[in-house]
Amino acid sequence: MVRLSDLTFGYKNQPTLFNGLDLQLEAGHIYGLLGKNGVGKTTLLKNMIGLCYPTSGQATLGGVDVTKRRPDLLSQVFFLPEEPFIPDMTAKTFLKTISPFYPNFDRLQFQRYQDDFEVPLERVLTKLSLGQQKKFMVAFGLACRTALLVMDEPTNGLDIPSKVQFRKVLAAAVDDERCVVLSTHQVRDLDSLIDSVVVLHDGQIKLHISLDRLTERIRFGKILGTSNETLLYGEEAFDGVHAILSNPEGIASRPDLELLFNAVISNSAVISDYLTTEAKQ
Ligand SMILES: Nc1ncnc2c1ncn2[C@@H]1O[C@H](COP(=O)(O)OP(=O)(O)OP(=O)(O)O)[C@@H](O)[C@H]1O
Repeated sequence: MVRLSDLTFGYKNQPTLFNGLDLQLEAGHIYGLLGKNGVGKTTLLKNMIGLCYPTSGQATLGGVDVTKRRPDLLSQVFFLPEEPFIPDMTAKTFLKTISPFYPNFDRLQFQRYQDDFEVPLERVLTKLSLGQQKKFMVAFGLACRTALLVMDEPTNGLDIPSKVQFRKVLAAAVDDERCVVLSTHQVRDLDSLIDSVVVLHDGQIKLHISLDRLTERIRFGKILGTSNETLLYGEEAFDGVHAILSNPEGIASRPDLELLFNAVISNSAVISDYLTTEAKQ
């Protein structure tokens, strides 16, 4: 669905952020785009949806160049920025004004999300708390039922119950027709939600893998289980070494995305090479 081909981009008078970057994302998945502060996650999302134009290379959505900004294409994309623009109008007026731009907008579903998030619809949006504004926009974005849903740091500003609620509604909203991309530097927030992880570092995609494949290839654990396992990365903690190990025996483990992220950004070659080599066998 989303394809970035040989994409190079840098802001005017700034160093190049991406250099010949390739990435392909498909419908039916929730991708977690992970990267350190300032690495370019937001900028990459903007390139994906035609809000930034690549210096060279191409970004396409369903085969169409996104920089053309065709209205029929834009009606299939919803982008929720980290700090969304909140107009000075009631939620009801917002719905009446903005939802017609999204042909698949589902009013009933929106109502259900609103009930879950408990955001009052009669009040002027700018008078709501930041968390309530965010929840309103998340509910709206989900109800638009666009083929591509892109959310930048969606859990920022949400309290703990709302984060749980967010994971619940998003998991239920995704189907085979939709591609969801979430960016975060708070890896643990999206831990149980995403099914594929994309790590952006040093202007390149250092890792792009489904969690199923990841846990087939490597095991997350505290100690070496068998002598066949190799330690790929480890971090000392108060309760022992948290480790990423080779997984020759295919033992299931819960992925620790924070550990994986640290491993990839500290020495991406070890993890990526291992995963790539294994995948080829
Ligand atoms: N409009 C702009 N003009 C010039 N430079 C920009 C602009 N927007 C972002 N940048 C710079 O581009 C780099 C990447 O910014 P970006 O917001 O994409 O990173 P990020 O990974 O999303 O960061 P964070 O996790 O802190 O939100 C930063 O150095 C930032 O200062």
